[in-house]
Amino acid sequence: MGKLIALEGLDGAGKRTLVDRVVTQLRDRGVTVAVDAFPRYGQSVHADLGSEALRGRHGDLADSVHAMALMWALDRRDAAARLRELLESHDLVLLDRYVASNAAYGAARMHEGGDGEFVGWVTDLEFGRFGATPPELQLLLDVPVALAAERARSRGASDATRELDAYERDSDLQTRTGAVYRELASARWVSPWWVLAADLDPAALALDLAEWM
Ligand SMILES: Nc1ncnc2c1ncn2[C@@H]1O[C@H](COP(=O)(O)OP(=O)(O)O)[C@@H](O)[C@H]1O
Ligand SMILES: Cc1cn([C@H]2C[C@H](O)[C@@H](COP(=O)(O)OP(=O)(O)O)O2)c(=O)[nH]c1=O
Repeated sequence: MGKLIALEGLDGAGKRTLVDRVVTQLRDRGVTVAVDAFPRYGQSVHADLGSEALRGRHGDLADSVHAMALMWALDRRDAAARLRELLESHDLVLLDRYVASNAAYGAARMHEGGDGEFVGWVTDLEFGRFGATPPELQLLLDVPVALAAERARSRGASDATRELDAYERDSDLQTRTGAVYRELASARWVSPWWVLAADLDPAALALDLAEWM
């Protein structure tokens, strides 16, 4: 049975880039790694509805913190069986965002902390009611808000499919989300967390992960 690892962080932190680099390094070392990313746009109607709502569609859907979190949670619920299959056939399954994204962004939208009601609601919903597989390790790519925002902005300018959505345009929300992520990490929410710096060397992370396994 493989190990489930989730990479978390702000929009534009560099999660996707880091996943690509670390996976290459791990595969070079002979580790079998499967990669997936949430939201699963184009594969899950719930993910697509959430993304469209963040771009102004579906009336007041995006105004509801709980309705948006439910969309992302239903996406993960639909993916649960496939995730279990991947864990059976790989040493590692590395996810670009998982349940902690829902906890951090939702709590930040509610102006709550990592020990607040919203995080409890997400925990019960996703790990309790929906039976999501808990990650064995969570990685927080802890990049300063301004740097993440700049990266998200320049990516949006060069790629029309990555134009900034409502969460990405809200720098106060990003700041609060970063604070909740750090609280979740220091409280070891669900599993141990490693906090990674912006200038982290992907090869060094791959080495640490190979040793951790
Ligand atoms: N370590 C890095 N140094 C410089 N630019 C980076 C780095 N990591 C990512 N980027 C750039 O920043 C932007 C956002 O990165 P991305 O991996 O898409 O972030 P995320 O998946 O966290 O939203 C991309 O344009 C990417 O090329
Ligand atoms: C997966 C997930 C994402 N989010 C948020 C984080 C992002 O701001 C937003 C969209 O996810 P993101 O991964 O940033 O997608 P995009 O490719 O459109 O940039 O949704 C949650 O609030 N909960 C979740 O469970």
